[in-house]
Amino acid sequence: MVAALEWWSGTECTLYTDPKSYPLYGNENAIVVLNHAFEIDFLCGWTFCERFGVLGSSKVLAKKELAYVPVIGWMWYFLEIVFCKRKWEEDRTTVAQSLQNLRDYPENYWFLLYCEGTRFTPKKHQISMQVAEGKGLPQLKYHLLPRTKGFYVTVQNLRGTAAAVYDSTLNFRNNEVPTLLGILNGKKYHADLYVRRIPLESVPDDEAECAAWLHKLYQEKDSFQDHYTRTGRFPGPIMSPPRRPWSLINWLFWSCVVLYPLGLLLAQLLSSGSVLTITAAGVVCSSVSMGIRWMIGQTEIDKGSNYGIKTAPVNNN
Ligand SMILES: CCCCC/C=C\C/C=C\CCCCCCCC(=O)SCCNC(=O)CCNC(=O)[C@H](O)C(C)(C)COP(=O)(O)OP(=O)(O)OC[C@H]1O[C@@H](n2cnc3c(N)ncnc32)[C@H](O)[C@@H]1OP(=O)(O)O
Ligand SMILES: CCCCCCCCCCCCCCCCCC(=O)OC[C@@H](O)COP(=O)(O)O
Repeated sequence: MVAALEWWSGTECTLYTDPKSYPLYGNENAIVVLNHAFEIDFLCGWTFCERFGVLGSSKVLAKKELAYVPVIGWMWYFLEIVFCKRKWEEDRTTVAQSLQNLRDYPENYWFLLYCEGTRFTPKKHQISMQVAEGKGLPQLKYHLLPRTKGFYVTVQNLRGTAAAVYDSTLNFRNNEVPTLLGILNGKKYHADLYVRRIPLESVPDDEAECAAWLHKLYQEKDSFQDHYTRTGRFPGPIMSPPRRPWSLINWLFWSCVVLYPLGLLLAQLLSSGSVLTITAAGVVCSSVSMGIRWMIGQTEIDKGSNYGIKTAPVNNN
C-alpha cells in the first residue's frame, strides 16, 4: 500500500517540523495524535512510518470492526494493534490491558490515536460542536471535538515507555480530496504534515487536566489548519525525509512470487478447455475482486459509521 502511494501514484508527502526534534523521530516511542478528515490519512501516516523506519512497529487504537477486514485486519490482530468498541464501559479495561502489552515492545513504536474517534463529516461536525457548546468549549472549525478518555488511558499506560506526543496535522494542497481509488488509479496528491514533538512529561497526570490539555491541543491544531487554508503551508520549516526504495523492492519481489505462479495457473485453466473449470475460476476471480472493492469501501467516508451522529447526553459539569 505504501509502494502504491509513493511509487505508483507518486504522491508527495512533505513534513513541516522543528529541526531539533527531527533526529528523534524513529528513535523513540511516541504517541501520535492525528486529525481524521481524509480517506488516506492512515496511508500517509504509514509513509512517514516507513521513512523513519518504524512501519513494522506502527500501532493504532482502531475500531473493532477493522479487525474483521480480510488479511489486513487479521494481520493487525497479530501485530498487537489495540482495538476498541468505542463503548467506554467495555473499552476501559481491554484498551488498558492491550496498552500494557506494548510496554515491553522490543522496537521503537509509534502509537496512533485519532482522538476525534471518527472521520470528519459536516453532520458529525455540527453535532460535536453542539456537544462542545454544552461543555462550554470553544468551537472548532476543522476538527470534531476530541474524545479524551482514550488519550488519557493511553498516556497513563504508556508513561515511562513513550517519550513524547507527536501532535500531527495533515492537509492536502489545492483542496484535493484524496481517495484510495484515486491512488490505485495512479492519481498524484500532495500531502503536507505538520508535526510538533511534545515531551510526555508536559501532559498532565490528572484526568480532568489531561482532558483540558487535549482540548487546548485541538484548538491549536484548528489554528494550524486555518493558517494552512490562508497561506497554503503550515508554520515552521520543511524537513522532509525522501521516499526510500524498500517498499518498491518489497512490492516487486512479492508481485513476482505471487503473480508468476498465478499467471501459469490461469494459462493452464484456459488451455484445459473445461467450461466448468473456467467458470469456477471466473467466479473465484469475481469474488476476490468484489472482496477487494469492499475493503476499499472501508476507507470511504460516505460509507462510514454513524458514530458521533447519535449525540450522547451532554455532561455540563
Ligand atoms: C504522522 C505519523 C503517523 C503515524 C502512524 C502510526 C501508525 C499507523 C498505524 C496504523 C494505521 C492504521 C489505520 C487504521 C485507522 C483506524 C482508526 C480508527 O479506527 S479511529 C476509531 C477508533 N479510535 C478512537 O475512537 C479513538 C478516540 N476515541 C476515544 O478515545 C474514546 O474515548 C474511546 C476510548 C474509544 C471510548 O469511546 P466512547 O464513545 O465510549 O467515548 P467517550 O466515553 O469518550 O464518549 C463520551 C464523551 O464524548 C462526549 N460526546 C458525546 N457525543 C459526542 C460527539 N458527537 N462528539 C464529541 N464528543 C461527544 C460526551 O459528552 C462524553 O464526554 P466526557 O468524556 O466529557 O464525559
Ligand atoms: C497492488 C494494490 C492492490 C490493492 C489492494 C487494495 C486493498 C485495499 C485494502 C483496504 C485497506 C483497508 C484498511 C482500512 C483502513 C481504514 C482506516 C480508517 O480510516 O478507518 C476509519 C475509522 O478510523 C473511523 O471510521 P468511521 O467511524 O469514520 O467510519
